Amino acid sequence: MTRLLDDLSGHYRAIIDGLGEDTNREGLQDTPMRAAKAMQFLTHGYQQDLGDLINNAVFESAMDEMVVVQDIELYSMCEHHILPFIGKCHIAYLPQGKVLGLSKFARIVDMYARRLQIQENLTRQIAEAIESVTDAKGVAVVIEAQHMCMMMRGVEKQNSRMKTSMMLGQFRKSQATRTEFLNLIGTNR
Ligand SMILES: Nc1nc2c(ncn2[C@@H]2O[C@H](COP(=O)(O)OP(=O)(O)OP(=O)(O)O)[C@@H](O)[C@H]2O)c(=O)[nH]1
Ligand SMILES: [Zn+2]
Repeated sequence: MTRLLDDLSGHYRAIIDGLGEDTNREGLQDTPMRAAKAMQFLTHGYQQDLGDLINNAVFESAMDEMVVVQDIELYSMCEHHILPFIGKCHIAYLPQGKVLGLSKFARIVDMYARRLQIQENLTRQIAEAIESVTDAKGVAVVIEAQHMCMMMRGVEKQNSRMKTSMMLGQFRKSQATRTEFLNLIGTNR
């Protein structure tokens, strides 16, 4: 870990130097290591393991109706520009005998968001992880996000949002199930 931080810090020093800045001026002296720590935090999902994260928080339950967890904040980094994309994640599943601890949905979102990502793959990975730990009859994930690479540079569009969805099992098979979910989260406008 320390080795990784030292390496990253050296790379940031080279970047700052490459920008024509003076890496020794007071305000920038500690910046390479700060930036390295920040980047390490923003990508800490690579160090996480799904099993450890769930920590056996899967509980027996006779509940077999739709469970929805809405508006989970999401911060990720786009793999094309290494700039943030920020938004919300909505998750639903249809349990069959097992329910997942509530906080674990947010932990799963973070585990995959805290990596270099594209929104489509992130959406799929979250859905597949929830399916694998719950054996649910169906899982649905919707992400709405704004990409800094579209806002701060490039096309510089401030109001566009990308919406992605991944429907597994019953959500994919049944239009009614999908519609119920989209109505519940209010994106079926
Ligand atoms: N589908 C998808 N595209 C993304 C995501 N994040 C960034 N991109 C896009 O990745 C593409 C990279 O295109 P390139 O032409 O190689 O890069 P670029 O010259 O920087 O592109 P511009 O952003 O158009 O200036 C751009 O269209 C980005 O908008 C994402 O999560 N999903
Ligand atoms: Zn980008």
